[in-house]
Amino acid sequence: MGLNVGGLSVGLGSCLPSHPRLPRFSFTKPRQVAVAAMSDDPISEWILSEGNATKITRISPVGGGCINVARRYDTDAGSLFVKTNRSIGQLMFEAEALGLGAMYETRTIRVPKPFKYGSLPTGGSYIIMEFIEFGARADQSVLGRKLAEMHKAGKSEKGFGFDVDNTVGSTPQINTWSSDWVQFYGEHRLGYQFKLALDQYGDRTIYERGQRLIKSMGALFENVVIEPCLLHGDLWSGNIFSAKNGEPVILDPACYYGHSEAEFGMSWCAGFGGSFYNAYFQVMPKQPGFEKRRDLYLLYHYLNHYNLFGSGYRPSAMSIIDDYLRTLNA
Ligand SMILES: Nc1ncnc2c1ncn2[C@@H]1O[C@H](COP(=O)(O)OP(=O)(O)OP(=O)(O)O)[C@@H](O)[C@H]1O
Repeated sequence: MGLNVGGLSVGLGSCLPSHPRLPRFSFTKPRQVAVAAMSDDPISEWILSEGNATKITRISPVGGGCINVARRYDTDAGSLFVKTNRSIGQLMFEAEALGLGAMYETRTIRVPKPFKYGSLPTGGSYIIMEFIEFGARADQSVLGRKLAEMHKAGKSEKGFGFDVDNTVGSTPQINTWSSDWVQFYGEHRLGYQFKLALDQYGDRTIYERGQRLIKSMGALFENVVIEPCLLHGDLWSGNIFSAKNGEPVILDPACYYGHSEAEFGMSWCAGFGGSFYNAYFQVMPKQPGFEKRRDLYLLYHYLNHYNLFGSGYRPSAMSIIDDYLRTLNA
């Protein structure tokens, strides 16, 4: 059927053996390797073998996403959630599976367990994961506590980064490992977005002021020890659900190991309230200088929105940069 890598199956047609960035985090040791010709329908084939079902009783569309086609597969062994994309190779779903898998393994906040990803024979790719029935909105304080528990449990021995690059929205997110957070955030987060704005809009002003900010932002991190911790990476209300029993569920991640505070970079689209932050900080105490770094982490996502959706987001990004340049005398 394919590779079973630490419980996560990788579909045939995957370029894993020669993959230059073979994931090394939790799914490092192939436990079983079998070889077969690529099936016409690798999704059903997996469900009816490794998925332990003997029949698929219903396939129904699931709405809500923009990038991929989502379906629910009901089987005699339970329900599965399947996303396909006819035009994108399997690397996107590989990154999603590894991110979900890393969060799942912390056994803290609920995320769907990823089962398999791979290529489709007609082009494109798919991912199969646990289907979760959603219910009413999650309690904010439980969300805050569970998220903090994930940050606390999700440690990295390799520093800041992730085993694969991924995407935030559809923008590439580079996750090359680094031992220095300020360097990582400056180069792979802010610097990447400044360069994108220069390349696609010719925005030399934001690029040049951005370079000045990157050079001077180290002062915002004085007297804090930054530990790499597992981040969802794109935590906004569209990726936060709750299961039928009320427990919060987070989906559609852009995971990497980074500074915990960077998780709040999408807070302007997340509706986190006081009870969320109080519960979060009881588990992950607020670090000195949190408030003065808050906008720095919003900036990455404002820049990403500017690059993805256009100039409406530029003023928010620009005013954060200018404020920092003023306060940092840069
Ligand atoms: N594991 C799951 N079980 C049940 N329903 C799910 C699951 N994952 C996602 N969904 C539902 O399917 C919808 C689409 O999923 P998702 O947001 O991952 O799609 P996408 O197209 O990859 O992402 P995007 O929102 O970035 O376009 C979600 O809004 C949610 O309602």
